Amino acid sequence: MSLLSVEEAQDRLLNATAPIDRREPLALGEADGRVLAADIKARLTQPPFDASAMDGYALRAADAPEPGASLKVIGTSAAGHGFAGTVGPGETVRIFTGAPVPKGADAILIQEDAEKLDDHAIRTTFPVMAGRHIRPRGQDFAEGETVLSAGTRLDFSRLMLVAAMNHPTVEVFARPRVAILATGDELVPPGTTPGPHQIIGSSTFGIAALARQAGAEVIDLGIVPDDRAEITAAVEKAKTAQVDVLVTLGGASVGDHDLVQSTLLAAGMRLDFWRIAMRPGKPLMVGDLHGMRVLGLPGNPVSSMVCGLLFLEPLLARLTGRPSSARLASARTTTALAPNDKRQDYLRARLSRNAEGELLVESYGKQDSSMMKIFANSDCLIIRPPHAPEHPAGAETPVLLLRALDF
Ligand SMILES: Nc1nc2c(c(=O)[nH]1)N[C@H]1C(S)=C(S)[C@@H](COP(=O)(O)OP(=O)(O)OC[C@H]3O[C@@H](n4cnc5c(N)ncnc54)[C@H](O)[C@@H]3O)O[C@H]1N2
Ligand code: MOO
Repeated sequence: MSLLSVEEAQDRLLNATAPIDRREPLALGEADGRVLAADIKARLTQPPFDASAMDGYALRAADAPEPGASLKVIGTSAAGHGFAGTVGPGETVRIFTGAPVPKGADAILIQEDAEKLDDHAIRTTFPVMAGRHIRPRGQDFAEGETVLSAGTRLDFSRLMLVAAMNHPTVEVFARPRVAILATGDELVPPGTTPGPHQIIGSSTFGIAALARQAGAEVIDLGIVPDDRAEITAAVEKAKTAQVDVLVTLGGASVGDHDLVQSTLLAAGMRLDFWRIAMRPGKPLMVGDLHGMRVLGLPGNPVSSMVCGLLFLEPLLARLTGRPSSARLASARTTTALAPNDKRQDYLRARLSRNAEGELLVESYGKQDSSMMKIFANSDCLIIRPPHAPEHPAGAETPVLLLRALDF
C-alpha cells in the first residue's frame, strides 16, 4: 500500500473538520487566548472628549502663533477633573495629559515651552498651531463601531481593547476538548518505580502541553495496558466526557500488541487513513468515532510529538476557527544533508546565527525517534521532502520551529 503524503494527510484531516460552534460567555480576565464567537462593537467613544496628549497649557492658537505671547492662567484641567469654564482670548488653562481640553481652547503648549511669569501668567517660547497635542474625541474608536470580528484570537492587545470598549465579558468559542490515552503494558506514570522491562510513559505530557498551547482543554485518560477491553473502556470514558478529539499514544503499528486500530474499528470507528510517508511518524492513524476525531499517534515519543505538531496542532486551530500557528521558517545548513528516500524527513536540529544575523541550522547525527533528550535540545526540525537530492552545505532549507526564537 502506498503511503499518504504529509500534505495530503493534513488536507484530508482539516477539510473534514468544521470549527466547533459551542460558545460561552467569559469574564475578560479569563479570556486570554480564546477566540471571539461574535463581533464586538464599541459601547462608547474613545477618547470620549477632546483630550490633551501632554502636560502643559490649553490655549487659543490664534493668540500665540509666534513665541513671546503672554497669557493669563484662569484655571486647571486634570485627568478626571475638567475645567468648567471657557478659554477666552489672551487666556490659558493649566492642563495635564488625559484631561479634557476646555471650551474655547484649540491647542496645547507643552510646559517645556512655557515660561512661568507668576502664579497666574505664562509667556510662550514656541509657536503654537491649532490642534497641536490634542487627541480628538473618537480618534481611537466610535460608539457602535465594530472593532473586533468573530474568529479573532484574544491576546494582550485585544483584551485591552475589549476592556476599553466597555465590555466586562466576551462571547467566545468553547475550547476543543482533547482526551489523551497512552497504551502499552510497559508504561508506568512518572514518579513510580518501573517493573522489569517497563519504562515511564512520558508522551502524554508533551502532547497535553502542545494541546493546551493550541487552546484545548485536556482530559488525561491515563495509561491502559495492551488489552482490548481496557482500551474499549477508556474510549467509553472519552465518549462520556464528550471530547472533540481522542488522541491515542502507541499501539499504532503492525506488531501483535498493536491493538489500538482494531479495537477502535470494533467499537465503530470509521478509518479515514493510516500510515504517512513521513519519518518519524509513519504509523499515524486518523478516524472518526462517536463524533470524536481520532488521532492515533505512534508510540515512539518523538514520533508522537512530530505527529502532534503536524496534525494535532493544525486540527485544534481548525476546531477553534483560526489559522495554524506559523512554525515554518528557513535557515542555511552548516553541513550537507544526504539524499532522502520516499518519506518526508523531519530532522531534529539546532539553530544559531552567523555574523550577518542569518539563521544557520545543524542537524543532529543520530535521529532515533525514541531519543527525547535530542528533541528537547532541538530548536527546529529540518524538513526534507521525499526523494530530495543531496542538500549542499550553506543552502537554505525549510525548518519547522519548535519554539519562538529568542536569539
Ligand atoms: N514491522 C514494523 N515495525 C514497526 C514499524 C513498521 O512499519 N513495521 N513502524 C515503526 C515505527 S516507524 C514506529 S514510530 C513504531 C510505532 O509503533 P507503535 O505506535 O505501535 O508504538 P509502540 O510499539 O506502542 O511503542 C513504540 C515505542 O514507544 C514507547 N512508547 C509508547 N508509548 C509511550 C509513551 N506514552 N511514553 C513514552 N514512550 C512510549 C514504547 O515503549 C516503545 O518503545 O513502530 C515501529 N515498528
Ligand atoms: O516513524 Mo517511526 O515514527 O520512525 O519512529
